[in-house]
Amino acid sequence: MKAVVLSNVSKTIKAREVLRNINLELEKGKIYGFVGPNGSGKTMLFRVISGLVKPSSGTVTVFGQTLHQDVSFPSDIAVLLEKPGFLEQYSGFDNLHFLAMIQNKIGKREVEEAIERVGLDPRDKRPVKAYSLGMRQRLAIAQCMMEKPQLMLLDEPMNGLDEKSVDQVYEIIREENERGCTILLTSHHKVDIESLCHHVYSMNEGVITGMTTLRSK
Ligand SMILES: Nc1ncnc2c1ncn2[C@@H]1O[C@H](COP(=O)(O)OP(=O)(O)OP(=O)(O)O)[C@@H](O)[C@H]1O
Repeated sequence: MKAVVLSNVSKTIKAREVLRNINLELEKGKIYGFVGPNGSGKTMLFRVISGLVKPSSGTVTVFGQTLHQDVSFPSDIAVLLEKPGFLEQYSGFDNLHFLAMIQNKIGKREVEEAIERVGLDPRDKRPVKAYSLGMRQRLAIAQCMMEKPQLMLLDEPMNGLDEKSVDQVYEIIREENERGCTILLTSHHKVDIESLCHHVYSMNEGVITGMTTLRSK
């Protein structure tokens, strides 16, 4: 079974086709990069795969389940989109613990471990509104991996991170992939894509214009 299959997916917003006839078959356990200029449709593609946006035509299947048909949202998926939203007046731990309690899949210890893994302190009582952009981004990455999903969609995960944090996030992405997680990521930095991805898709004006294989293992 493939991780993600898109068949003839198009999305029209206000009479503009922002995704045009996308066909994709993504294997389980690989890291895929998506590159392209601003506005080429990378974020929209991730929204469609995560079930947040319904395509105007075509089908999206994640781990064998067709979205908006078999299920509303894919299961076992974590998504990092631009500008992660948190409860601003609560601490990082409280935010993630709250989300974990809703899902009821993991406990306090796993939340603490995820926060430590991204280099934040689970005992830090400061509210998220006092966090820097990089701290927010790290918290969002902790949120993505805390429930050990089978598929992660990371839109610009290195956004706002300093050099040391970028290395930490590279390491986390590689470790998550080694435990079998399929990862899709976008980045405007060639080095991120080249360091991490097995395959890279190029997008332009809502179309996939090419695919390059960087490594097979
Ligand atoms: N809610 C919306 N309403 C109207 N147009 C939208 C909406 N969301 C996205 N678009 C348009 O869809 C196109 C694709 O946008 P998208 O955010 O997917 O690009 P991107 O490749 O992620 O760009 P970037 O590199 O800047 O993140 C753009 O032309 C954008 O203006």
